[in-house]
Amino acid sequence: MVAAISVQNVSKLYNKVPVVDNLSIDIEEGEIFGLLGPNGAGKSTTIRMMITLTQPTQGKIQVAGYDIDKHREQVKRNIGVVLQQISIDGELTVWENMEFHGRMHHIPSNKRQSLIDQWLDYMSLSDRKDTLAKTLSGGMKRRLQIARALLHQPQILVLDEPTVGLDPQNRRRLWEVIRDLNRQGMTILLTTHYMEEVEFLCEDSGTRKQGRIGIMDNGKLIELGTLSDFRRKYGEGLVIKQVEDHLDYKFFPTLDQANLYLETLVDKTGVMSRASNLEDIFVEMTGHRLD
Ligand SMILES: Nc1ncnc2c1ncn2[C@@H]1O[C@H](COP(=O)(O)OP(=O)(O)OP(=O)(O)O)[C@@H](O)[C@H]1O
Repeated sequence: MVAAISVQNVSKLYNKVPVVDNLSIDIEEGEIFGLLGPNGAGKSTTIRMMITLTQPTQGKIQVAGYDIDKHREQVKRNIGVVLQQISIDGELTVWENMEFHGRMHHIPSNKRQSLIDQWLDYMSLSDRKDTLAKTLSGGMKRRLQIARALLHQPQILVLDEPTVGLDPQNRRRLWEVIRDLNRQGMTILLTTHYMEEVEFLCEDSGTRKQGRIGIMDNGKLIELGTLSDFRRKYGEGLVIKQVEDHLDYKFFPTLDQANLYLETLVDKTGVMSRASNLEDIFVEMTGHRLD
């Protein structure tokens, strides 16, 4: 099966410094994939290379089987993109923003009108058709960006930090949209520095496969797998001990084993056990917190 996105030994150097360093990832068709890492890890640069906005210094990237160097148009046709910066035209109405994108992609008029209606409805923006985009709330602007990215019916949706700057309610709403699109079969790649975002989006929802998480730090992919894989590898149980001004983390294969260990301690002051989460595992992998 052709990978939806295939990144093979890709590096990007700025001023001779690698900001993406020999990265290889295959994102499968229909998969939801979260690229997690701190600011400056190289996530946006990776996305920018995939969507042909910047060229890799070395390595090979294919999107829907098309090489990003040789087949830029096919790559653009197969991929919908929501960049971190709000990129809609504030002086145009919601409808005009959609119309402009549809024309850029040469979607015939009849089909264009019905697709605009369909996606504005899906994103709950139908009643805002004639509103100037600059007057929309942050959450609405983001939904418009997504509606626009989906208009040319791409197979793959790429979102760079989709919920930055959104309040918890709007963030949750976008997560539901992203999960629903994935349930309908769309391949989703998103970057984020929010642990809870990948935990929510890449969890096993019952109706679709658990998504994978790639952890990036200093331009390198340092871990790749599902949250269950990580918890199995690093430990599902944790004992945390306050030592002077910092916390000591000790991982155990299961929570039961962590609890048993806690029981054996004579002095339990400042010690607790609990199930490990992605944040604990991230700190264990990288030696530092995400924020
Ligand atoms: N055009 C550029 N010229 C020089 N350096 C750049 C350029 N673009 C990015 N960088 C540097 O590359 C590194 C990775 O940046 P990148 O934006 O890819 O990280 P990120 O993980 O997406 O973080 P953020 O979420 O903050 O964007 C940073 O140190 C950044 O300063």
